[in-house]
Amino acid sequence: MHQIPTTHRIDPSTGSMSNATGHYEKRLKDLAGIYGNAQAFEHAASGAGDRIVYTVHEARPTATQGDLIFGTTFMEPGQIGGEYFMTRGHIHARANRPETYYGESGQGVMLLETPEGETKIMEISPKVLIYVPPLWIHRSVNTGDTPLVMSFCYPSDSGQDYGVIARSGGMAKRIVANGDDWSAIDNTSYRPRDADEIARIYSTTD
Ligand SMILES: O=P(O)(O)OC[C@H]1O[C@H](O)[C@H](O)[C@@H](O)[C@@H]1O
Ligand SMILES: [Fe+2]
Repeated sequence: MHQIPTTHRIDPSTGSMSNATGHYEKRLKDLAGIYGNAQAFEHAASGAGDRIVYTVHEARPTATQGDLIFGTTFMEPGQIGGEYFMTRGHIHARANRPETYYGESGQGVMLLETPEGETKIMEISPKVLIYVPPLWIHRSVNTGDTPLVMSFCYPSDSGQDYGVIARSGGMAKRIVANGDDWSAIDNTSYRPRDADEIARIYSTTD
């Protein structure tokens, strides 16, 4: 009847987590369409499409509503046409489910966007915890020159909707290299969500 409590040791440098129940890798060739410079992406992917960009280790104790999914993301440093390596990004399929991220090693930013198109950009580094409230689209970006490792936790019934970013032509901002620092620029392909799309997102909440 009761589940058994578990302990998980996280290695801040590799993102490995003991007693994980699964892991997956995203390779350059899996990430077509997320970068502004399609030609730079094709060039990089044709040479090194199998290169792993990020690895997720996770534990999913049960799928029961009210349970949690937690784990780590390890993301390599790199750029495509001046734009930093990043996750695909998503809103939760049940869009009012929140998430936390905790910096383990490296430097990065969380790029956050509401359905209506407001942007927030939060820096993450070791010992910094970021709370992603319900209804925010989220993507992590490695702005450093070392791996970015973060641990995360979110409700087990959240799910991920990746199409929300594709349908708007990406997120409103892109995180690009600017000398030794990062900066946010407008994504010229971005199309703000219309009222139907916004209503669809809100209709997933309960
Ligand atoms: O799912 P992506 O947008 O590719 O991001 C990869 C992963 O990043 C974080 O670790 C999140 O907590 C995961 O839920 C997410 O799946
Ligand atoms: Fe998420």
